[in-house]
Amino acid sequence: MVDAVTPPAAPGQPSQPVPAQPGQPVPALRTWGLFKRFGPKVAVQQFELVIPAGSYFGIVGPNGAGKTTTLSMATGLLTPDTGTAFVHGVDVWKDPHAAKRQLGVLPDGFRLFDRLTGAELVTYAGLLRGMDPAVVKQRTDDLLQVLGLAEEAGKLVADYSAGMTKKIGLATAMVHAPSVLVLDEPFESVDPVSASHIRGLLSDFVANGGTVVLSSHVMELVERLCTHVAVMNAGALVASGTIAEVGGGNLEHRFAELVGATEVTGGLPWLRPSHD
Ligand SMILES: Nc1ncnc2c1ncn2[C@@H]1O[C@H](COP(=O)(O)OP(=O)(O)OP(=O)(O)O)[C@@H](O)[C@H]1O
Repeated sequence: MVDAVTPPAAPGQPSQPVPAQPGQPVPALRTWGLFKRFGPKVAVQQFELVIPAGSYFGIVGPNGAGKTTTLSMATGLLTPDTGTAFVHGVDVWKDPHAAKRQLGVLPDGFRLFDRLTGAELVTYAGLLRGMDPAVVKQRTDDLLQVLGLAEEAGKLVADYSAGMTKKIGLATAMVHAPSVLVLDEPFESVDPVSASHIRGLLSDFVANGGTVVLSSHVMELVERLCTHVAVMNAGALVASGTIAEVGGGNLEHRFAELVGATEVTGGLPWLRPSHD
């Protein structure tokens, strides 16, 4: 079920990318031989994935599986040791400007310019993309409204809550209307009403030809929203395909099987309330 887009290669050695076949659709995002080591720790190894255009693609994996490292390398935020990624056929590392024009990215734990207000930050993101100031103003207003941040537009991002920070990050990723949105845990810390609005925005985006790639720990959400899913474990891709192909009707159960989760049965004998 793993997408075999390249021949296998030794760890750390990139295989050769297979040229696009004539008549085959160009994927929205394709990673090729991504490999990253932090000191002795191999965080991502030989990561090969094809994300079809127009898909709603979930990436799941246990803590430390390498999701953030992979998405960072695939979007031009973290230099891979080897390998690269292509956005609609454009090499992210060889032609970053062209690739990034098509990308909207919500990184995990990335520092925003938090001495700006929410409205200023989204405006700044739009102007940085060379957009018309009047269009930026209109889109900033729209995004702040739909994300429930209109009343907080004039507040410094440094003073935002975790959920508000996530939402303003989303707004900066969307303001230039990219064709591929790559979102690292977009629903984390977000309240249910805002989450519902974000789901609406993303579904509408995909229905109109956009591609969403998101990482999440919530299997039920991935199963409900996404068309495709990839499962990572210990830096490697262990399965990828449609939700039905990978999940077989119960993604959470399948996930536990794929990552070799062991069942935890008991508690800790010392974890008891003290009564003194
Ligand atoms: N800057 C760094 N320096 C050293 N090790 C790192 C660094 N970034 C990530 N790692 C390590 O690489 C591995 C993969 O981390 P990564 O953040 O990509 O995982 P993840 O799947 O996104 O985890 P989570 O679900 O907990 O967010 C982990 O073992 C992590 O400790």
